[in-house]
Amino acid sequence: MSSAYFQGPWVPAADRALVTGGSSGIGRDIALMLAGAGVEVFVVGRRMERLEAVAAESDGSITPLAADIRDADAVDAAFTAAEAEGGPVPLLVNAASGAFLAAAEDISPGGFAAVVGSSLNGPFQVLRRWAQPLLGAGTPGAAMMVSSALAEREVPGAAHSSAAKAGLEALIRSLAVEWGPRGLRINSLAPGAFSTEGADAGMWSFGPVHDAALDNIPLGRFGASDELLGPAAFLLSRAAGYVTGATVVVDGGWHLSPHPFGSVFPPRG
Ligand SMILES: CCCCC/C=C/C(=O)SCCNC(=O)CCNC(=O)[C@H](O)C(C)(C)COP(=O)(O)OP(=O)(O)OC[C@H]1O[C@@H](n2cnc3c(N)ncnc32)[C@H](O)[C@@H]1OP(=O)(O)O
Ligand SMILES: NC(=O)C1=CN([C@@H]2O[C@H](COP(=O)(O)OP(=O)(O)OC[C@H]3O[C@@H](n4cnc5c(N)ncnc54)[C@H](OP(=O)(O)O)[C@@H]3O)[C@@H](O)[C@H]2O)C=CC1
Repeated sequence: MSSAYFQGPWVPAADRALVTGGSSGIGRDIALMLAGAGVEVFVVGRRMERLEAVAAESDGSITPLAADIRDADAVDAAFTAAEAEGGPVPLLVNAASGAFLAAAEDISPGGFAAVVGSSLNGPFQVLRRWAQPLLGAGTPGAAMMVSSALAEREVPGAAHSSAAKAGLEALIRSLAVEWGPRGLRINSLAPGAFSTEGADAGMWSFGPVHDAALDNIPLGRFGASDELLGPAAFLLSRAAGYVTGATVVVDGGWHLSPHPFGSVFPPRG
């Protein structure tokens, strides 16, 4: 991934980063972008072999660390390993999250907990563990949590994910207020529809879901991965030094769409 995303004032805000969800899709692209800009990157996910594959794409600057972000002990172990040589890690990206599409009445307690666990509870444990040593040392840092356009644009089948991502955005605003005075910036990036391995498998490969999404996107198309990287680079750069508690929505306008029935309108008159 090119370091061209980081130029001029858009230099990374620090030289070490931990990226959860760094083995696939959006997290992988961001991890490779940071590594390409000279940042030492730790990638976290549940499956080690997939993390190792991403690490192998770098020049040795990406280190794989396996953990399920819903497991606070595993999150602690991953940060402890990342901090072993260079101390607290100043940059955090949380892209890890999981969701499936299901009618609300069919989401079991376990299914709701699995999605909220990976999209809200787990990200809080990641943020808390990331911040503790930085706050203790008085070292500045910046976190970018990957949210979703679903935080403010509800769609059928995603009640658990919408609720969790809306909670995540509320959480980052609270933490921005609590930790800002102590040198930490916390923002979120909210993607709309992007073709990735996980999202394609879970939703976009189903024709009616794909077409309903397209109907609701004012720009009329899915996003390309490099259209997320620029906004991500900004939030993780010195250029964003006065930005905290913000959500940058990158969704082709989906969150504005007023079309609950797709593009079908009643006839005039
Ligand atoms: C505007 C933008 C729209 C697009 C929004 C996109 C959002 C995204 O998040 S895209 C990223 C997609 N990537 C992934 O989702 C990959 C990771 N996914 C997962 O890990 C799983 O989907 C997970 C969230 C369910 C978590 O996995 P895990 O904990 O391993 O899950 P289990 O198999 O143990 O199941 C737990 C629980 O959930 C129920 N369940 C799982 N899948 C479904 C399903 N398709 N439908 C209904 N219920 C499901 C499963 O039955 C378990 O429940 P209980 O049996 O009651 O315990
Ligand atoms: N693609 C899209 O259209 C959209 C995506 N998003 C958000 O973007 C982010 C990335 O999604 P995307 O790249 O599409 O998805 P992918 O499924 O392609 O990637 C998900 C990554 O997260 C890891 N992961 C998932 N659950 C956990 C967990 N519990 N603990 C640790 N790691 C985990 C996966 O690795 P492993 O499975 O090995 O753990 C993988 O590296 C998510 O937060 C998602 O909600 C939001 C809106 C739209």
